[in-house]
Amino acid sequence: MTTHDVRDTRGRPLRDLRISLTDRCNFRCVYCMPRDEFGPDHAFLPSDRLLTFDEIERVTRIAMQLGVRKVRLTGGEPLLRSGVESLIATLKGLDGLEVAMTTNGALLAARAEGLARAGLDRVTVSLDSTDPEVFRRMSDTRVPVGRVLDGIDAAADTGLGPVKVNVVVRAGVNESSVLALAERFRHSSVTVRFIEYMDVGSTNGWDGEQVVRADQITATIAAAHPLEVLPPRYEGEVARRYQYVDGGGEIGVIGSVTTPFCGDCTRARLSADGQVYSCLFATAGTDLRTLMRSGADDDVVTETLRRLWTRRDDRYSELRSGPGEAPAGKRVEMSFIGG
Ligand SMILES: Nc1nc2c(ncn2[C@@H]2O[C@H](COP(=O)(O)OP(=O)(O)OP(=O)(O)O)[C@@H](O)[C@H]2O)c(=O)[nH]1
Ligand SMILES: C[S@@+](CC[C@H](N)C(=O)[O-])C[C@H]1O[C@@H](n2cnc3c(N)ncnc32)[C@H](O)[C@@H]1O
Ligand code: SF4
Ligand code: SF4
Repeated sequence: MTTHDVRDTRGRPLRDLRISLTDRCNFRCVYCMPRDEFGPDHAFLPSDRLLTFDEIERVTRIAMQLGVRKVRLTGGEPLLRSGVESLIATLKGLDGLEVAMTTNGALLAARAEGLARAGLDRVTVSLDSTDPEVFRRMSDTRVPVGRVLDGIDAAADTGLGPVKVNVVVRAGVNESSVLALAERFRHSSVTVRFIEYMDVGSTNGWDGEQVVRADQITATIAAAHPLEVLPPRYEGEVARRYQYVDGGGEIGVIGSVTTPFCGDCTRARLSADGQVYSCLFATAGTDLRTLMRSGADDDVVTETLRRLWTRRDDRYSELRSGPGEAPAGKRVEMSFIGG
């Protein structure tokens, strides 16, 4: 496939496409889909507005011509979208594409083998505590934490790795779980990554007081198990990597609030209904679904995506952390845009 790399106004190439397969989820994490906003009356996308697998494959193929090398299937909860294994197999047919997934892990133990057989390269599982009560409070689900832990084990056993575990840390809710999580996965093949709680979307009632800073997180872990910094594995890596001095493995810390990484951001997001967003904090997307369903050929879709990227100037997290004002407007929810 011939690629014609595009660069945005800040010289950043397009390398990653995060694809939301559904806006639905079987959890109601308080920082992402609070139940009072995402209750029984919430209007989720009707199925005819979801991109079909053929349409997802088409957008991915076109995005690859502009530089994309990796897709991450996400949501909402990607394992709720039926037949995801067949989509993975199709995407893995695209030359040289890496296919990863982020999941809450509730359905993973039963699906890991099929996902690996379909060709999924890697999986990241979100898990905010190993303490059953704290886990329930963060995720607002009846799924027991043991089922997520079984999912992580199954993924590691099936070779869907290196498996990563993502932990959103919220002051006063699960910060006391940080050390236990780190210790649960020390001396294993699983890398835990702690994420600063972000002001994404507009329903989670974010306030800066709820952020536990990346340096506080590493200090907590290093006090029990000394750490040393590791170099980034690739340009634009969102996590700062550390290894245990005693050889216990590695952890990551994602300081999206205190140490923004917009300068190297190569990510575009495709929502389940086919809108492309050039930033996690975007207020509007570009509608590829309507374009494709109106009969546009590949050249038109390619040009639309190219124009979106070449005009891109996003750096929300940098602006929020700097002296100026971050862009205003009603931001798209993370469960919709694809986390
Ligand atoms: N502000 C901001 N946060 C991001 C962005 N991408 C990821 N994050 C945050 O980082 C977390 C981890 O993202 P992942 O997709 O697991 O990380 P990744 O580093 O892209 O994945 P790898 O392919 O494993 O390196 C997300 O859940 C977000 O909270 C981004 O573009 N902007
Ligand atoms: C939106 S979820 C979608 C995939 C899947 N449902 C899961 O939880 O892994 C993707 C990631 O976004 C993270 N996330 C959601 N809201 C966040 C917030 N406000 N700040 C930081 N990370 C957040 C979650 O912890 C999760 O790791
Ligand atoms: S973080 Fe993932 S599991 Fe939790 S509510 Fe959001 S989409 Fe669902
Ligand atoms: S805030 Fe926007 S530009 Fe900055 S890293 Fe996140 S997605 Fe990229």
